[in-house]
Amino acid sequence: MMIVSTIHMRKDIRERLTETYPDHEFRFHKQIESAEEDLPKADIILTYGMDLEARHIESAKRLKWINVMSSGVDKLPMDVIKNRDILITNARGIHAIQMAEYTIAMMLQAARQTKTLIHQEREREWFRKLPIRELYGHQVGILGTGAIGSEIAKRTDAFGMTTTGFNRSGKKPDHFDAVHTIDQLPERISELDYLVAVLPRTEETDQLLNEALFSKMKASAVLINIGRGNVIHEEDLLKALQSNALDHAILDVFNEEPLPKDHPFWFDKNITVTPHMAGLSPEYQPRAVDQFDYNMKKFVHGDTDFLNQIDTERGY
Ligand SMILES: NC(=O)C1=CN([C@@H]2O[C@H](COP(=O)(O)OP(=O)(O)OC[C@H]3O[C@@H](n4cnc5c(N)ncnc54)[C@H](O)[C@@H]3O)[C@@H](O)[C@H]2O)C=CC1
Ligand SMILES: O=C(O)C(=O)COP(=O)(O)O
Repeated sequence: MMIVSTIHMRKDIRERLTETYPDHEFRFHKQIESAEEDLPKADIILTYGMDLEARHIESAKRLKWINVMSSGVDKLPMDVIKNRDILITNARGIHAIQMAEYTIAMMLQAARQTKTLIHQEREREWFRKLPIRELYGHQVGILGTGAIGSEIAKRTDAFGMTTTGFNRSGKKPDHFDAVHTIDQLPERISELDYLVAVLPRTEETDQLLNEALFSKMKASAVLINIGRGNVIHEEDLLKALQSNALDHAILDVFNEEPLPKDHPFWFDKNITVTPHMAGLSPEYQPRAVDQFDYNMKKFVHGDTDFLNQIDTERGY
């Protein structure tokens, strides 16, 4: 089989793949452009899923499997894929640890006033009366109780926080104190000190967090969005922060990325912007290849119970 990788892969990872599968031909490219000639012969494509267009799928006539080495599959040309018998798997799970560590780091940053302290230190200012808080005993709501949401809950639980999840079914995974269906968020949002959104981009999640909800939040609440930018109504968030409807927003994902240099989010002191990096880690590619290995063994044996198979209708 020919496996075409359109991912800038580390040398050790490339070596690991070729050594593990000597009977299959790997073609390593750094992005899709240089891979175009190989696509008609590709049985499997390894991709981050950001740059694969309908025309690439159409030219890959033999394609049987797209292994997406990120969690979001919202940029895939699903309409073309749906009409073909192509397996799609994603890398759900490989980001969970680093995303959970990011979330805790950001919650602590907000609670311990780290941004202000860094500024004070730069100015050599000795000022102690900062509005310091604890995480302990506070309420955190997590929108999305999947791989990442659950890993966050494990940590907020360890910090002595009350952890409430929101998802589509209301089913409670481990580590959550309670889980509600997402339609209960309007009734519950006023209880939360921290609200963490870790949702996929779907029609249902579009602009889910808007004025109607921001107006119900605690004035001291901190919002963290690490899922997808579409979940937040950006103008409503700016207005809500300007009118002190909530205290701070920490955002890793945006409607437009990179966030344009003149975007108002950069200038609002109550917003912390990070460049879609919550999921980065040196363990990213090794973990992604562990999952590929697991599925590849199934694929060559004709098994069908794959890890992280994407439902093309549902879109995640
Ligand atoms: N900032 C970053 O670097 C990264 C962002 N992500 C984003 O985070 C998302 C979640 O990742 P995982 O936890 O790995 O995915 P997952 O598939 O394990 O979990 C998704 C969760 O969202 C819930 N959900 C889906 N639609 C919903 C709706 N309309 N209302 C309420 N809940 C809903 C599901 O029930 C599930 O609990 C990804 O789809 C991706 O977009 C993922 C990795 C890195
Ligand atoms: O996996 C995802 O959905 C992400 O958002 C992660 O992005 P990255 O692969 O870290 O550039």
